[in-house]
Order: sequence, then C-alpha cells, then structure tokens
Amino acid sequence: MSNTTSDDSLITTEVQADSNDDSAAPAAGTAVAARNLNVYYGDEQAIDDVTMEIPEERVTALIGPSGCGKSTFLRCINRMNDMIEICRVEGDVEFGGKNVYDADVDPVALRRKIGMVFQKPNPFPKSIRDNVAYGLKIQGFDGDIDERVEESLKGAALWDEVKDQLDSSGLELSGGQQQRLCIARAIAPDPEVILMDEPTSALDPVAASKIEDLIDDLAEEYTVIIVTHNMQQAARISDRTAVFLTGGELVEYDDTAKIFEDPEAQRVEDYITGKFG
Ligand SMILES: Nc1ncnc2c1ncn2[C@@H]1O[C@H](COP(=O)(O)OP(=O)(O)OP(=O)(O)O)[C@@H](O)[C@H]1O
Repeated sequence: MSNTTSDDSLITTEVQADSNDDSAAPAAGTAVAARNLNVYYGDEQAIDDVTMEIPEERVTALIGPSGCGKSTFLRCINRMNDMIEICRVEGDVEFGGKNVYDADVDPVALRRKIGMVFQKPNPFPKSIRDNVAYGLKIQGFDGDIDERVEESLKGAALWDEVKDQLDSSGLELSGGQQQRLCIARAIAPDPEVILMDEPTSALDPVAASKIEDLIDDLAEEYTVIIVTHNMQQAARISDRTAVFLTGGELVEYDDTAKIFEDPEAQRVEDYITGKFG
C-alpha cells in the first residue's frame, strides 16, 4: 500500500498490517479487536468495557437501541472521536497488531486503512472523478489515478452508470448513486476496513437494496463493520452481529444466525423481538 506523503508533515506513521510484534498481534483472521474499551463524553459513559474481535473480510453488524453507543464504538476504530473534544477513550483498539491509540499512530494514515461511509451521502461539490481521486491526490498517490478511479467506481458498482459523465458534479447523482460514489471514494485508497454508519437509512428501498448487494461484494476484499437500525438488514447482510444495549454495554456478540434465531440473553431476545428499543 501507499507510503506516507511529504506534502503533509502531520503524516508521520503508517499503520503496519504486518507488525512483527507478536505479543501484540491479534489472532489470525482478526481485523480489529477492542480490548476493555471504555468511552466517555465528559462524565457520561457511552461504551462500557467492551472487548470483541471483528473478523477480517466479513460483514459485522452493530445493532441496538438509539443512544446505546454503536456510532461511538464505530468511530473509535478509526479515531474519528478524536474530533470530539469532550470524548475520552480508555482501553485498546487493535488493528494490524497495534493499538490505534498508541502515540506513534497517525490518525490520517489510519483512516486510509480504515475508511468510513456515513448515513447521509456526502460527496464533495466536485466532479465524479475528483470525488474518487481526492484522497489519492492528497496522499501523493503516484500510480495511474484514472485507472484507480475506474477500479474504485467498478468496486462500488457505479462505473456503468457514470463512465460517460466523469466530469459531471457528484451532486447531480441520485441519493443512492451518491452513496455508492462515497463508497468508491472510501475504497480508492485501498483500505482494509470500511466502517459504515447507517449507510442506507437515508435511501429509498431500491437504492438501499443495491447498497446491501454491494456490501456483500465488498466483504470479499474488505472487512465491513456496519451500524444499522434495521434488524432485517443486519440479518440479511452480516456474518456476525454485536448487540449493544443501553449504557454502551455489549450484551451479546455471535454469528448473526445465532443472534437472530437463538440468542443467549433474554434482553437480546426482547430487543430482537421488539419488546423494547
Ligand atoms: N458528540 C457527543 N457529545 C456528547 N455526547 C455524545 C456525543 N455523541 C454521542 N453522545 C452520547 O453518547 C451516547 C451514545 O451515542 P451514540 O451516538 O454512539 O449511540 P448510537 O447507538 O449510535 O445512537 P443512534 O442509534 O441514535 O445513532 C448517547 O448517550 C449520546 O447522547
């Protein structure tokens, strides 16, 4: 993967996926591991001592009622919570055998390895090509940008629809196309993990279904971690499901079929069957 660039002096460290530090290496097949993770906003605790290992090249869904900490947990993985002044993180989030909160990890380099897609499609007011190429240019990518743009748009199942209008504004696309453009932008720097925070909740059912199909394809190459309010969606697209309940407690984490068909915790069954939440 790409190296750090000289045009941004803040970028000092590339997170190594193949660290030689065996003592810190996660078990084989684990993309991301949280260890005793606690997160606070001021005095309020949003994540309560969460430990979990997220498998690579699978879809892992984070579900639970509003305010239970799903987005907070997701944002810890690529340190997006750094932007929130009152947010304090304790514990480890391991990626590539390294705690992403270590002092020598550069968050910008980390976010190239762990990309993010948000609830509301947020393309830049730029051409389709420039939206996808944006991150590559910033990082000083020295390969063929047009080729990478094409690959990324194909990877996001958007190429056939936009290949003749690459110079048109990304804002002229439909909501579903804009979200796939944002996915193309996220995969352009060739990340290992893609975080998705309710990526279909602002879309109509047809557009949402296309994104669901795409997520399935993405998991062949990337680790996908998705927050969703839609339990049917979690059941349809994920391999593993983590159920958070009020106070940021991870109550159950297992294969998706097990969570939806035979959960261990009564509280999870009550949540899944709509008794609360
Ligand atoms: N920027 C912030 N400042 C202060 N408190 C916050 C902030 N972001 C989240 N919180 C609080 O942290 C807790 C967890 O919020 P979070 O958004 O992570 O939950 P969530 O499960 O993703 O919710 P939702 O499903 O409604 O998006 C909530 O009590 C919320 O009010």
